[in-house]
Amino acid sequence: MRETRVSTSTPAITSEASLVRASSLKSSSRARSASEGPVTQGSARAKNRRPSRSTVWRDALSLSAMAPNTASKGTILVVDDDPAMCEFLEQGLGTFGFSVEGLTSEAQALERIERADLDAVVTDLRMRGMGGHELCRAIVARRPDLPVLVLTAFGTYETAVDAIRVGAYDFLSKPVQLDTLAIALTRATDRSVLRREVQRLRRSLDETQGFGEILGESPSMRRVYRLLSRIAGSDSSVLLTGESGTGKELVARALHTNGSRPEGPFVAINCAAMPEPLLEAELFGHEKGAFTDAKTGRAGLLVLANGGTLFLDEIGDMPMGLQVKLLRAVQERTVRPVGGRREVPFDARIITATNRDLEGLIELGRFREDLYFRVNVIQVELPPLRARGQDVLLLAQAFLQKIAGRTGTEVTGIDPEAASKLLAYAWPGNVRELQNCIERAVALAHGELVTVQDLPDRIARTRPAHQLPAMPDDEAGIVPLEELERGYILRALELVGGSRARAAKLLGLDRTTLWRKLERYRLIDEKNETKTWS
Ligand SMILES: Nc1ncnc2c1ncn2[C@@H]1O[C@H](COP(=O)(O)OP(=O)(O)OP(=O)(O)O)[C@@H](O)[C@H]1O
Repeated sequence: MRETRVSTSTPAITSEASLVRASSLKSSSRARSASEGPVTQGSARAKNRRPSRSTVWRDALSLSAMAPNTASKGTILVVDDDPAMCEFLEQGLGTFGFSVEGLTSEAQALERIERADLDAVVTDLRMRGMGGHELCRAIVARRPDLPVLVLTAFGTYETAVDAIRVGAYDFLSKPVQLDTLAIALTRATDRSVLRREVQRLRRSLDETQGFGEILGESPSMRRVYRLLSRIAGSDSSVLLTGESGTGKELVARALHTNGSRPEGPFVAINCAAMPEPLLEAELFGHEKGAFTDAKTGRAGLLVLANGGTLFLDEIGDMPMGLQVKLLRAVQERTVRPVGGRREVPFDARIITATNRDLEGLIELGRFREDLYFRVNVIQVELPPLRARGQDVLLLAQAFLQKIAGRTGTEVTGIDPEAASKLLAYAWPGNVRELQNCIERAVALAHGELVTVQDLPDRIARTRPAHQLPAMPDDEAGIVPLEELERGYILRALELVGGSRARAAKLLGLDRTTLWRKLERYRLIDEKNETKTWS
């Protein structure tokens, strides 16, 4: 049998003020009907005073002058058919740092406990409805995680045993001191507050610390994880953008496995990798005899992805003719196989990816705007590796461990000089390039650590990226605005891998203006290519 705790040692700290407040509280709510439902804090201002059945012990409850008023220690539901008592406990326990909600009916209490945000219940034993015992039994049956403290003016051994028997966490006999009740509640709520905090932290970790097998902790990747967590469960089409090697396919797979159709197939195709007729047959399928080699009919990938995800990589390279057909298929959710007349329904989530500037391609008439809007319901932009700060080293170390484990070499890490080169390099090939670089370095390394000698020349030669001048402290530090602008434009170009369209967007300029500035600052060479840092 569980230990029965009756009002314990804390001495009553009864101040005159608290008694005045207690009696004014009870008189205010006396004027309200007992069936009024939630009693809200701060409504106790009525002047009429009439004694209630709980006057005797309520007056013994005192507001401790020492009550800590800290952040919420938990949310408590108080159930008492005397509204004055509810209000008194709301205010009194509030000063101990609890958020308290009072209800005067057991039925309302049973509804309220269905919501997850409660940490404990305090209930009176004798009430007009089902009574505290039955309420306690019902709460324990529905929410076994929720501790129930029973208060009663009839504090005999038998009533205490009965309360514990129906699952009460604790039993306090009236008159009870507020301090004692607060201590009992702190004990009761500690576990559930802790559990909820763990759940909250776990949720925020899921949102910020990673998604599937994607590694990275930089703010730019955390933003990506937050977005991915929000969209994974929906079936909306997603367009993944970002430079080559930034992890678009990895993200597509993670969206699939964390989405609503993880059991279904994940079907990927690179739209840039094959000639138009072949791509058409792959995507839409073909009937027997549709072309010379078509000895049998074959279902297309859109249909093969049924119940799962179709990942169309390099969508920006899809020929215009196929774009029309794809648009129709995505709109109608049916495909017509090559050489066939019948429409075959399909049901797959469409994820597309590109490292090209689709809006620029639309302007050039090489990508259909209507298809763009169809596939770009949600856009996820993957940042280039050079914009992910220390993620470079985190990824490098993860790749190193994986490769060393696979090849059985003794390499365990990267020395500081090599690490600083990895951080300074601009990684135009992004994570894929880093992966290759580490694989090579592990193969070449002599000792336990990768050194600069194990890095490719282009990386070993890298000097730390140019820094813009800090805010000057005196006149001498002021530089001409044009110099600043030139440096800033170059830095933007460096961060987006030389893409003028993306740099213009970042700088809030239209492309023509950026072009003019590049010319003015002589940042265009003879081949009309943007110069990088010299
Ligand atoms: N954040 C990451 N964490 C771990 N591995 C990553 C990450 N990003 C990319 N990779 C790895 O880098 C390689 C390249 O990634 P992926 O093929 O997904 O890039 P991509 O953007 O689709 O490239 P492309 O545009 O050239 O098709 C893969 O081996 C992938 O597993």
